[in-house]
Amino acid sequence: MSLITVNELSKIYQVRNRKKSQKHSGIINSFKQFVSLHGKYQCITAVNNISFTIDSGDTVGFLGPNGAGKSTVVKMLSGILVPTSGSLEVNGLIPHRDRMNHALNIGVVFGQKTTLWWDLPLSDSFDLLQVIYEITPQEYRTTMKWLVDILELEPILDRPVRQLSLGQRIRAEIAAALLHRPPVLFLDEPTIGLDIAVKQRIRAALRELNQEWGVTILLTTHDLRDIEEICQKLIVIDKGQMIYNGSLANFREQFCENRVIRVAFKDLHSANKLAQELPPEVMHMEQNGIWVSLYYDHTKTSAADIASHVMNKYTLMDLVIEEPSIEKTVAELYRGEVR
Ligand SMILES: Nc1ncnc2c1ncn2[C@@H]1O[C@H](COP(=O)(O)OP(=O)(O)OP(=O)(O)O)[C@@H](O)[C@H]1O
Repeated sequence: MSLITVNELSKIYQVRNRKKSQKHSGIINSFKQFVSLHGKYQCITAVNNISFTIDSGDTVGFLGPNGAGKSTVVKMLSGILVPTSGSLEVNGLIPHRDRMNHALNIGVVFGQKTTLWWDLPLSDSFDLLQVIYEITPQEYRTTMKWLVDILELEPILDRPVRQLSLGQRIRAEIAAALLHRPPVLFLDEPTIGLDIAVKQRIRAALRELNQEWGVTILLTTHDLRDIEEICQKLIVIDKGQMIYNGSLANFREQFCENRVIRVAFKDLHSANKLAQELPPEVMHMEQNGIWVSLYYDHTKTSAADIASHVMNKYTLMDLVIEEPSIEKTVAELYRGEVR
């Protein structure tokens, strides 16, 4: 059975139209606008009739260009926003109707906001959350030990949150979101602004949390490496509408036709020679010294065929078959070039 069910969900924001007055400014202008524009609204359809399900233990990447409606969906799933129409259920609860119980079901991490107490040492923030969520002392000790271990929090437990670096704070936020052991974790751009080493630590921790603890993860991000390294499933929305919902493997298979084999030759002469007599199935190549990258369409030939073609003619130092990156295809999808 699905842990999350979203059915024909829509969200329309109503915003006041604001006209610029040439004659007035400041408080007078604001007052005039308040009086004259009362009742004049513009409707923004942020989410338009989307449906999907997420099973327990899934890791789902939630993608879309800026303004696509991702945060709006996450806020509805978190119970912060009420849908305009359609229905949604998380672990048997309707988020906005049963906010208290729903809060026990979910952990939420917004990369750009903090839920921790700024001036308190981190361990005091966790102690407060223990009281708020009514976690028993034994459960709290076990969970804390586990989270401190996975997220490497030991050296920062005594530090006030305001003194933490962004990477340390995000690791602390993830721990805070999971302290009450919810089955679902929503993460909205958790790696924004982080350096590559910190990103990798956070990705490894999230993988471990999913595999060891079975936490279901819904992750929105603009960093496609997050998706490639954490998620098995992918949902892509654009202008509030669903444009892809399926496995990451299927996404690669269906849309990422170009694959690449990288070969290293013994000498530059051989590398240059290959450049002049490419196997016919190779669409294009890039050369960097003795390393040559051969791009091919996997629907027309296989890695084995290209590799044997090259190895029959040359002595190779190394050969690497790479997973296709989804970055190029996702950009094409955003531009409407593939559907
Ligand atoms: N509180 C709000 N009031 C009015 N319009 C809003 C509000 N929040 C979001 N919107 C609009 O709804 C649309 C979807 O915004 P949303 O923040 O959900 O997109 P997003 O996919 O999360 O974008 P990003 O990747 O840039 O964070 C946008 O057009 C945005 O301007």
